[in-house]
Amino acid sequence: MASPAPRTVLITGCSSGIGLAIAVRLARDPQRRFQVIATMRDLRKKEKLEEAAGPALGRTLSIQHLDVCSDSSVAECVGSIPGGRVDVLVSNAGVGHVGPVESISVEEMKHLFDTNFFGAVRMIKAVLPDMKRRRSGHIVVISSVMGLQGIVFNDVYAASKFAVEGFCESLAVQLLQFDVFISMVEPGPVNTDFERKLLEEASRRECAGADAATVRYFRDVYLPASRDIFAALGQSPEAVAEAVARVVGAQRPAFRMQTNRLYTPLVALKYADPSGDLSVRTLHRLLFRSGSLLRLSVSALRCLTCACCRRGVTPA
Ligand SMILES: NC(=O)C1=CN([C@@H]2O[C@H](COP(=O)(O)OP(=O)(O)OC[C@H]3O[C@@H](n4cnc5c(N)ncnc54)[C@H](OP(=O)(O)O)[C@@H]3O)[C@@H](O)[C@H]2O)C=CC1
Ligand SMILES: CC1=C(/C=C/C(C)=C/C=C/C(C)=C/C=O)C(C)(C)CCC1
Repeated sequence: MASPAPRTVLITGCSSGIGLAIAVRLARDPQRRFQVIATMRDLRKKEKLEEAAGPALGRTLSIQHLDVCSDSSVAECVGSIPGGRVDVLVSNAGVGHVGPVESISVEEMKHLFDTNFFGAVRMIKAVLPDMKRRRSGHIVVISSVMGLQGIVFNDVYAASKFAVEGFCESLAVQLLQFDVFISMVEPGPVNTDFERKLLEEASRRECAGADAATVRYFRDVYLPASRDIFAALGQSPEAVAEAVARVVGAQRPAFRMQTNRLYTPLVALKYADPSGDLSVRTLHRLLFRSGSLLRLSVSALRCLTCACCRRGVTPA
């Protein structure tokens, strides 16, 4: 039987990290199932993607400009696609933010929401009418474990991902009526430029407006522990891209999918205790009661999913 025509995949934020890895993974798909439109807001950064794409460049991968914060940029990019037909949207573009809320202006918070939440909304609004008309389509949003459970000093970033989760959770029910799927991919820590940008910004920020104790907790307790977590639990962008390829290739794509098995036990705490106290107290103890406990629990988390103790331990 002739293989079906490749599906058009539009991806945002492909200049680095997870977006770049997804674009390459789908464009170099062994079963050649996808025609990838990899977009970025600054085409001067396209070299990294061009190199990683290799022979797929110009064949199953093209690179276009798209800034998810600009309505005209979104309209121009989607409008330039033949027939405006996007079979799969991967809304990946996003920025992080860490620090005491007292030292982050509301303006900065709005800018983060404009990218992380409204950026995804602009993309979904741009592709949804045609998907509904064709009664076919798949919207994949790169959310985060922080769209499920907040993490100290990531208050606004988590809020922007919670907003994405609430938006998609509401939309999913209606879209079933149109045979349009929506999937949220929720990575835990991933080793990309994301963390470096966070740490650079954190070291630049003098935390003006925050009291001395809060700044100490942020700089001397949280930042070192966060580095430990990235080092111990960080996934590769390629591993996330593989998970995205699986969800895009599924007949009946899951609505949610966490990608970092080492991190899922931490999110599970929230579902274990509806009062929320278990999560808050456990995260607090992990961070403030003793760093060694964190390192210990991180190695325990690693152990949960490694072969050495597979016997009888089946993590969530
Ligand atoms: N790294 C992690 O630990 C995790 C990341 N995530 C999410 O994964 C996604 C990708 O992040 P990651 O690859 O790690 O980080 P990177 O910083 O490597 O990539 C972020 C990408 O988003 C792009 N971007 C930012 N703003 C815009 C905009 N206005 N329009 C278009 N593109 C934009 C960046 O472009 P530019 O190069 O121009 O800045 C870059 O290509 C984000 O949504 C993030 O929230 C989720 C869970 C974990
Ligand atoms: C788990 C955990 C911590 C840090 C978690 C981090 C840093 C998660 C980062 C997730 C990311 C980067 C998601 C991006 O979308 C602490 C607070 C250090 C100690 C308590 C346990």
